[in-house]
Amino acid sequence: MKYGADLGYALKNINLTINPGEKIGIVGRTGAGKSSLAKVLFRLVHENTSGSILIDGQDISEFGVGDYRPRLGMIPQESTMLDGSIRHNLDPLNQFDIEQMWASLIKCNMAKSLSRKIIVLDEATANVDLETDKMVQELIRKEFSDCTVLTIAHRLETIMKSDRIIVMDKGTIAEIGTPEELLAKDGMFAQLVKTSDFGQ
Ligand SMILES: Nc1ncnc2c1ncn2[C@@H]1O[C@H](COP(=O)(O)OP(=O)(O)OP(=O)(O)O)[C@@H](O)[C@H]1O
Repeated sequence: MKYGADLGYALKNINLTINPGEKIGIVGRTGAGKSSLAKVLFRLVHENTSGSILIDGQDISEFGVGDYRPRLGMIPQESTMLDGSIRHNLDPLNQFDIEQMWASLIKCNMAKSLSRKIIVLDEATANVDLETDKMVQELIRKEFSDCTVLTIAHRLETIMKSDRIIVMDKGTIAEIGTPEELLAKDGMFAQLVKTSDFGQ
C-alpha cells in the first residue's frame, strides 16, 4: 500500500491471520505503518493497494457500508475530548476527575462498539497516565472478551497482556508472537522494551 503512486510503500508483504477473539497489540516506531494497517482494514485507503483482507472469509473490498457496521468498530484517541471547552461542557461543575471522565467516555464508546466483532484502538490511551491506562485496558479486556481487539500503542505496558504482539517496521511485520516469545527472542521487541522506560 502506498499513499501516492510516486511515494514509497507504507505497507508491504503483510501476511497475517488473526483468530476470532484474539487480543493483538501493535507496536513499532513512528512511521512504521501501524495506523496504515488500521486504515486498510477500514478501507480508508483504496488507491495504490494490492492484496486482499478477508473477514470471516469475505473479501472486504466486496463489503458495502452496511457490512462494516456489525463487524468493525474504532476507539480513537480520546484525550483531546477531555481538554478545554469540551471537558467543561461534559462536566461544567468540575465534579469528576480525569479518570472518571475517561472511564465514562470509553464506556460510552464501548456501548457503540460492543456489537462489533472487531475493535481497533488507535492510540486510545496515548495521553493518559499509567494507572488510567491500566484501568482502561482491564475494562477493555472485560467488556470485549468475545471480540477480536487490535490495540495500536506507543506505550508498551498497554499491550503487554495481549495474546500476540505485532512489531511493525518500515511497513512490514518485523516480529509477531506472544509477549513471552518475543522477549525470549531478544529481537526488536525486546530492544523496544529495553530502551523504553517500561517497568520504571
Ligand atoms: N496521508 C499520508 N500521506 C502520505 N504518507 C503518509 C500518510 N500517512 C502516513 N504516511 C506515511 O506512511 C508511513 C507509515 O505511516 P503510519 O502513520 O502508518 O505509521 P505509524 O506507525 O502509525 O506512525 P505513528 O506511530 O507516528 O502514528 C510513514 O512513512 C508515513 O510518513
